[in-house]
Amino acid sequence: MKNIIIHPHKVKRNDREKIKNQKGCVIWLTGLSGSGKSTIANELEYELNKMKYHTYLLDGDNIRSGLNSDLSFNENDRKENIRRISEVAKLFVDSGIITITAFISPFIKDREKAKKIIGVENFIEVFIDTPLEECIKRDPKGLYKKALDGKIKNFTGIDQKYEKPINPNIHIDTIKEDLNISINKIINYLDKKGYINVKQY
Ligand SMILES: Nc1ncnc2c1ncn2[C@@H]1O[C@H](COP(=O)(O)OS(=O)(=O)O)[C@@H](OP(=O)(O)O)[C@H]1O
Ligand SMILES: Nc1ncnc2c1ncn2[C@@H]1O[C@H](COP(=O)(O)OP(=O)(O)O)[C@@H](O)[C@H]1O
Repeated sequence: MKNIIIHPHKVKRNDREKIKNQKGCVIWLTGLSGSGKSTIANELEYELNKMKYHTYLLDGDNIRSGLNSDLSFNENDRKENIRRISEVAKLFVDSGIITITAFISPFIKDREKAKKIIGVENFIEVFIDTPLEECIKRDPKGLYKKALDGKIKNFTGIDQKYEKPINPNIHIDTIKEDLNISINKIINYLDKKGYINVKQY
């Protein structure tokens, strides 16, 4: 970057984390529309907040209606969507926040790039594994019906692909597990890896 000189800040990530009693990280939820990303992300943030951890949830509502309102759902725009979200999430990590992202993020190469931008040590990939047939059955926003009727183009799982994570840090099966089990699984992972310390509460 020509003529861009990064100014060293006196207050570092570690200083911000120390007063928050936690480590910044990104809990990256990926899965089909209707798989349960928003439901799980909301409940997870609620539980962490109750435990007095500092969190922020990035999802479609606050990103696709604001920062990324210029982007569509073709492959290139989804790539740019994920790139910008990753850069924002990286700043949240630097501020020491436990950041939860809830985006379909359907392509492996875009999620790999997200991991690279955010840093592998800060990135927790969570696969919300719900079969397409179940998502179509749930259809919480009526979007699958529209896509199957040909009224929405490039819909993930219908006429655009979803590439499953090969080796996610956490695998959540929303058919076999209820919401509480899924939340506990993620909280236990954060605790085990030292992002939070459940014992102190
Ligand atoms: N064509 C198409 N395909 C998939 N989803 C669509 C589409 N058009 C609109 N929507 C709505 O947008 C939400 C997905 O946005 P994301 O930013 O998560 O998508 S992506 O990560 O860029 O693939 C998605 O939200 P979720 O249902 O919560 O996943 C939909 O509500
Ligand atoms: N175990 C589960 N975990 C999460 N959601 C579930 C589960 N079982 C059923 N659901 C339902 O599935 C739907 C998922 O919708 P949503 O969270 O909006 O998905 P997404 O954000 O991935 O589009 C909700 O209506 C939710 O109540």
